This record gives sequence, structure tokens and C-alpha cells, in this order.
Amino acid sequence: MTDLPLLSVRSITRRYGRHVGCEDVSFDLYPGEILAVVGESGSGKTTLLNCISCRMQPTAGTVSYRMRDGETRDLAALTEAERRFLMRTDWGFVHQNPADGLRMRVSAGANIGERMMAVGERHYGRIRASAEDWLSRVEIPGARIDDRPTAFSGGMRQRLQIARNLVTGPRLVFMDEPTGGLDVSVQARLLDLLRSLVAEMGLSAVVVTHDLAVARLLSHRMMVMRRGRVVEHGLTDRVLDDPQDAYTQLLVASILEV
Ligand SMILES: Nc1ncnc2c1ncn2[C@@H]1O[C@H](COP(=O)(O)OP(=O)(O)OP(=O)(O)O)[C@@H](O)[C@H]1O
Repeated sequence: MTDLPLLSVRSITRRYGRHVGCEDVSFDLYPGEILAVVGESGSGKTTLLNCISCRMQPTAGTVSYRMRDGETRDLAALTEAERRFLMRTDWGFVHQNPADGLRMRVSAGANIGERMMAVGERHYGRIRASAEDWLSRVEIPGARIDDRPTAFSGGMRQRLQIARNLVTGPRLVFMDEPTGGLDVSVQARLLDLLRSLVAEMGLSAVVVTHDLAVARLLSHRMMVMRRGRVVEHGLTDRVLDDPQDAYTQLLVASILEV
């Protein structure tokens, strides 16, 4: 563990014309830490996630990242090649819809192998062995390695997307509603799996979710957004058990009433 943040976000603002996507958001993410970003639909979670993961340019603010060599860099100052390399190797991005993060026309094994090739692996035997290993880690039978994701259930597709993201040993994973769209029992299994993989690999993650149960299970810290702004930020257990902000209190109460 080190005392230096992996990711530092300062005053990130994104506007869409006159509309505010997110406004003046700042936080640090430390190695091995999972941050949940929660809030109702339209509160700015996805906009923020896209801005901090180089998928969208913020209107204002900075994001810096501590590279593997220990140097902290301003992401806006990276060259396109550096940014692409980071996204392919050191980072993962798990989409809510697995089809957005997978290549649906190639096999499960190729979906995993492709990411390994992107970081320079060329040995077919090693690629195949890693793909098999990762399929079993995400509880997909090895016999399905040559099947395309189109032949998989929603839960299997999401597990394959996770394997594709984790095979390169990233240090930071961004997740946008990783269990959204799955039925409740499938969600619970996926969450368990994610939790153990993240802990085992010592990953840092930013997880966007509207589901407080997901935040409770996965995250150490939690940030609550409303209308593009952060209204509360703190340790997940503290925020959920003793919310300070009126909106967070409402959010927590509405879950407890269900
Ligand atoms: N491309 C866009 N053009 C204009 N406004 C946008 C665009 N994308 C998002 N917004 C607006 O920015 C605000 C934040 O949207 P965002 O998608 O980030 O919220 P969210 O919390 O992720 O919502 P959801 O949970 O429904 O995905 C909303 O008011 C939304 O209408």
C-alpha cells in the first residue's frame, strides 16, 4: 500500500450545451479502493465515469493518474497512443450491456485472447491456457471456449466481459451498472464473484450504480450525486447507516421501505 492516490479527480465539470452533466466533482481514489458513485437516473454518474476514464472530454477540471512507473500524469496531457495503451492494459471498463464490451462475432476464448494480444502476447498455447483459466475463474465451463457470446445467457456474457477486462491484470476498473439488466439471483452471484476477484487482485475500481445494495457489497467509499453534484461522500457503511444529507436520507429510507 502507498499513501499516494492512484486517481485524482479535481473539479470535473461537463456541460451539454446549457445542460449540466456533472459539476465540480473532486475525489481521490487510492490503490485497492472501491468507490461507488450512486444517485438517481440523470444525476450525472455516467457522465462523471466517462470523463474520468478518458471516454469523454470534461468541460473543466483535471484528472491525474499514477502510472506504473510511479509518475503521476495529467490524463489530458497524454498522447493518444499513451491513452490507448492505458485503456488497453492498466484499465478495464465493464459496461452495463455486455454487448458494448464484447465482440459478439468472435468466440469467448478470442474475446479474452484479444486483450492479451493487445499487450503483446503472441504465443497461442499461452493465450489459450489463460483464456481457459479465466473462463473457469468467472465460472464459465471450459467446453464453451469456442462458442460466441451470442450463445451465452446475460449473466454469462457479463462474466465473460469481466474476464476480458481482468486478463491483462489492470490496476483500475471502471464499471457502469455492472449488474444492471440481470435478474436478482444472477445479480447476487455476479456481485459475489466481482467482490472476490477485486479483493484477490487488489484492484481499484469506480463503480456506478443506482443500487445501494451493490454499493454496500462492493465499495469501501461512496459518493452520492444529485443533479450533477456530489451531495455526500464518505465510508460506505457510514453513509448508509448514518446519512447526513437530506437527499441521501431519502434514498436510504426508500430502499429500507421496499
Ligand atoms: N448527450 C447528452 N446530451 C445532452 N444532455 C445529456 C447527454 N448525456 C447526458 N445528458 C444529461 O446530463 C445529465 C446526467 O446524465 P447521466 O447519463 O450522466 O446520468 P446518470 O446518473 O448516469 O443517469 P442514468 O442512471 O439514467 O444512466 C442528465 O440531465 C442528462 O439528461
